[in-house]
Amino acid sequence: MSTPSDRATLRKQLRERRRGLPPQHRIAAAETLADRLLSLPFFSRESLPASGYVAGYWAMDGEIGLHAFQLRLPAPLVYCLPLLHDDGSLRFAPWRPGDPLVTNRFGIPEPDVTPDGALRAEDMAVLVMPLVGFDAACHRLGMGGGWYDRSLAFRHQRPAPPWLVGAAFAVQRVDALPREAWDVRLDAVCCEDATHIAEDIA
Ligand SMILES: Nc1nc2c(c(=O)[nH]1)N(C=O)[C@@H](CNc1ccc(C(=O)N[C@@H](CCC(=O)O)C(=O)O)cc1)CN2
Ligand SMILES: Nc1ncnc2c1ncn2[C@@H]1O[C@H](COP(=O)(O)OP(=O)(O)OP(=O)(O)O)[C@@H](O)[C@H]1O
Repeated sequence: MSTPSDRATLRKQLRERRRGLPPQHRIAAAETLADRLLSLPFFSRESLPASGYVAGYWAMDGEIGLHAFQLRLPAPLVYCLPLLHDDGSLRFAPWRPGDPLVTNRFGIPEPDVTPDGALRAEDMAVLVMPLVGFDAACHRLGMGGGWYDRSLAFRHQRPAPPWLVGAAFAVQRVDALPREAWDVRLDAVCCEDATHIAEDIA
């Protein structure tokens, strides 16, 4: 258990740290991140369907970029961006550079499609998600809206797929995150200097 203020204080500190990284570090880190993500066992031939949807995100607030990853994703895999549904869950839609975008309530660009007709988290083969903080056991601290936790709650009952992967800078790592019952643990976290795989699937 944790008090709300633990999480709020940690969020503030880690978001400042994330925004404070210099541009040259961000560019190099995003390249290395792409290599690490694509080397995960979840992207091997045995773990993935011949084709499949892969959720990414549109980086904001100093988050590590996924451009290099999107560009290098093998052709049968379809890159998707999240969109906010009024029911409080995230939906996903394929997006390629040039496709129309709209801005959501947080100022984040999302594909210009109706959320009702979009894909669900359950339809993804792999979800790569942004995070504010993580620990080596693959626990995730997000922006605090609960969007990913609500959308991924089915993973409390069911194993992968979808495989859940956090993307972060190394400075976002903490020793141990305060935890809540609804937190969905990730299968892996990749950052520029390490790949962390959850103990039970390593
Ligand atoms: N790039 C990216 N996309 C994402 C997320 C994310 O963390 N990063 N999300 C992950 O869940 C979802 C959106 N959730 C969000 C939750 C809070 C805030 C946020 O900026 N809150 C502001 C103030 C709120 C406001 O402007 O109304 C803040 O805390 O400063 C943004 C996104 C879906 N898309
Ligand atoms: N499965 C769920 N069902 C209902 N409410 C949930 C669920 N998961 C999380 N929430 C709600 O979402 C709120 C925010 O959760 P939390 O602080 O863990 O967000 P977060 O994981 O940091 O954010 P995000 O996933 O948007 O990046 C909590 O107050 C919680 O009540």
